[in-house]
Amino acid sequence: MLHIKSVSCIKQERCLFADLNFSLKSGQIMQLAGPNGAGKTSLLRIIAGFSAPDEGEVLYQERSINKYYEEFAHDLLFIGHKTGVNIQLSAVENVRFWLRINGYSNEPDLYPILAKLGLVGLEDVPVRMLSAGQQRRVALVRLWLSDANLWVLDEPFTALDKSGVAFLQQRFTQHLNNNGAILLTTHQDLTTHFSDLQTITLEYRH
Ligand SMILES: Nc1ncnc2c1ncn2[C@@H]1O[C@H](COP(=O)(O)OP(=O)(O)OP(=O)(O)O)[C@@H](O)[C@H]1O
Repeated sequence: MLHIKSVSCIKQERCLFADLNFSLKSGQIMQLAGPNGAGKTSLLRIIAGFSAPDEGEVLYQERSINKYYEEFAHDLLFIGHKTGVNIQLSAVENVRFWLRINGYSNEPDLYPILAKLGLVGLEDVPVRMLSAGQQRRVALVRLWLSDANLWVLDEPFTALDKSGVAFLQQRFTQHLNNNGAILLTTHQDLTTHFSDLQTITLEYRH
């Protein structure tokens, strides 16, 4: 599904990684590990097509993501370390906005979905009035709505409590069973056993 071919990245004259090669198949989950500043977010941003590698290329379904970005973007769900949630809007307004800009014309009933994520009674208050973990849950609602096959998630467990972490991993299992693929960074170990988990560790290079 996804091929990282000889990818290198230099930031502020420091080579974060060079000649990186790996691939991710349908139904697979991959954890990107490494210390702060190793380059995990930089790599995810390259894979999502938000920045260009200094060398190498990213292929999705055997095609360069740069040449076929529109198709690739349609099949990608990226949730960054910053949640991307507008804190002035409510949870429902945020989700509606996200659905609209991503071209989803049918709006499902959002209240049961938000309820699943523990946001009952908080659906219509501005997100700035929610806790950090609740704000993260609003961002993660996209994982229940998107039909993208490839999920790229930067620190998705940040601020979540134990039940939130477990619930999110249940969702990962469903996605993998539906032949989706997941690439994520996390500083904590996954608590669910994924039979096909791969780990790539980026070392801090000086
Ligand atoms: N836009 C940028 N401009 C210049 N340097 C950057 C930029 N983004 C990141 N860097 C540098 O690249 C290095 C790697 O940052 P990155 O965010 O990819 O690391 P990370 O492994 O995700 O770290 P963390 O675990 O702390 O999230 C850091 O030294 C950072 O200062």
